[in-house]
Formats: sequence, structure tokens, C-alpha cells
Amino acid sequence: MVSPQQLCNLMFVLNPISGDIDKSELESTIGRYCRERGRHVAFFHTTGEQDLEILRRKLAQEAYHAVFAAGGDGTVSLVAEALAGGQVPLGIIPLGSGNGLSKDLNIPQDVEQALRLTWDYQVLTMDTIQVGGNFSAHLADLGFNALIVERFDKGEARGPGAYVRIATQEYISYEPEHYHIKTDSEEWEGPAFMLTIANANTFGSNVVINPEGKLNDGQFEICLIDPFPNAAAPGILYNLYTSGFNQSSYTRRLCCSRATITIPSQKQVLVQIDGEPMHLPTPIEVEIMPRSLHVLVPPIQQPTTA
Ligand SMILES: Nc1ncnc2c1ncn2[C@@H]1O[C@H](COP(=O)(O)OP(=O)(O)OP(=O)(O)O)[C@@H](O)[C@H]1O
Repeated sequence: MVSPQQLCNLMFVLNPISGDIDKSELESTIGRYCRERGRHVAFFHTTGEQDLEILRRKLAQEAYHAVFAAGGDGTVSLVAEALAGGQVPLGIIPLGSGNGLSKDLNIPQDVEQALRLTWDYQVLTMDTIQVGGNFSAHLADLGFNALIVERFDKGEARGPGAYVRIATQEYISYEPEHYHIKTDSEEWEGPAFMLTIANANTFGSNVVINPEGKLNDGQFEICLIDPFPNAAAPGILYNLYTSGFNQSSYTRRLCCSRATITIPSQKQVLVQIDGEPMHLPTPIEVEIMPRSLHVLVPPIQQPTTA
């Protein structure tokens, strides 16, 4: 593993559309910041088309000491997938709508503050997950939230207001699906409002779906919300926003390193993985990839001595 003073050759992967944020000054801000500190920087601008393949080719051509994702969770997941299994660490400059993984890693949400990670950092080696053969670093889910993410993705409107509007419309007619889950330690079958495959803890919306999950414990959690009556919705929402997932009588959690998820009535199912909706054939095989990704995180604050 490289030490702080050796992080000299950096690549920044910039997503021009993430978070609906103006990034016209971003490249010059990052370039100036890094050059003032003696760093060499290269930039890769995503297009939304074959970014993973092109990025992998670029990374194979030059030895970078770290690769930073400047975008939202989708951009972070793209760069993480390109780096997983190797020694080069991922850095994150949170510039998306939600920035869920960066929040779980205590990465500052301000660009200048996050850029400190180019010289002041520690390396966390975290697990990643394979969900039906697809890479996930953060959270994936089936059921209600996946439906909302897909509707949101197809729509024009952006921001938390649009998400809440779509969720309210869909909630009225939503029919929970029936799932069969077989993990390496238990089996569960029943209907669920939503089912989250969680490596991390918190959605970009600040909903804490998996408060006790650890990013480097060699396990993932399947967090289930049972179908619930309308009257229970405010209490469930309150618990989700206050790290109280386990306190609700409508939630359950399966902890495992491998699972098979079957939806008896469907051959294909909608899944959102790190914010990207996709349709996958069932059953879905889920497997942890222990300690497969190095990430730059802020150094642990040492207590000040008098
Ligand atoms: N130049 C581009 N034009 C259009 N779409 C792009 C471009 N570059 C990347 N994308 C798309 O951007 C999406 C990823 O966006 P990302 O998740 O980083 O931001 P976000 O959705 O605003 O934030 P968050 O996921 O944190 O809520 C992917 O679907 C990717 O295909």
C-alpha cells in the first residue's frame, strides 16, 4: 500500500451531469489544488456510454496512485468497479444528488475539504458485493425503492421533491412481492414491501436502512420491510431516519455472506444497484467479495492533549 507522500499521480473521473451541479470550474479547481501540492493530475469525463470499459483501458495504460470519483453514487460505483481487486485506492469527491457511500465513509461533502484526501488520509479496505453478477459497493434493493429509483431515472424532474412526489403516487397502488431467500445460515419466505442488500448503512436520502452494518466485516445484510398498514408508515419512516431500523415490528434483517433470492412469480425482477435501476433474471445470486476495494478516508482524529 502506498504511503501519503507517494500519492503523486492522480486520476479524477468527472461526471458532468451528476447532482445537477454546475461543474464548469471543477477541472481547473482540482488541477490548481493538486499542482500547488506537487501532484500530477489526469481527467476522465464520463459520457454515460461504455464508461467502465474505456476507464479500465485508461487505467491499464498508466500507473495512478489513486483514482478519484467526482460525482454521485453511480460514478463512485463505476470507479470502484474499475479498481476492485487491485491495489489502487478509490477517492471520492461527493458531487451527486445523494452521495450515500461518501456519507457512510465520513468523507466531507464540500469539494475543497474532500480534496484534502489527496494528501491527508488513511486507507480503508472494504468489502464489495456481487448482485446477480453486477458490482455493488453500497446498497442494492428490490421492491418499492427500486421502482421509485427507476421512475425517477426515467423522469425529467430532479431533487428530493421529485423523489417524494413519485413515491407518494406509487405507494397508493403498490403491491408487495413475495420473496424466497436462502442464505448460508437461514431461510426466509414471505411478502416484503422492499428488500435491501446492504454492504453499507445509509441511502443518499439519509434513510439508515442498515444501522449496524460494517463495510469490512466480510458479510452483508438483507434488510426487509414487511408490508404494513398505512397507519404504521409515519413510525417506520421515523425509525428509518433515526437509525431505529431494528426497533420496528415491520422490519427484519438477515446477516450472511451469500444468498439466493427467488421471486416465485417472476422470471425477471427490477433491482436498483448503487442508484442504477436494471432488470435481472431470477433467482438472484448475491455474494460478498471480502476486502476487495481500497478507499481513501479521512484520518482518525487523535484526541488533543492538554
Ligand atoms: N456525460 C453524461 N451524460 C449523461 N449521463 C451521464 C454522463 N456521464 C454519466 N452519466 C450517467 O450518470 C449516472 C450516474 O450519476 P451519479 O449517480 O454519479 O449522480 P447522481 O445520480 O446525481 O447522484 P447520486 O447517485 O448520489 O444520487 C449514470 O447513469 C451514468 O450513465
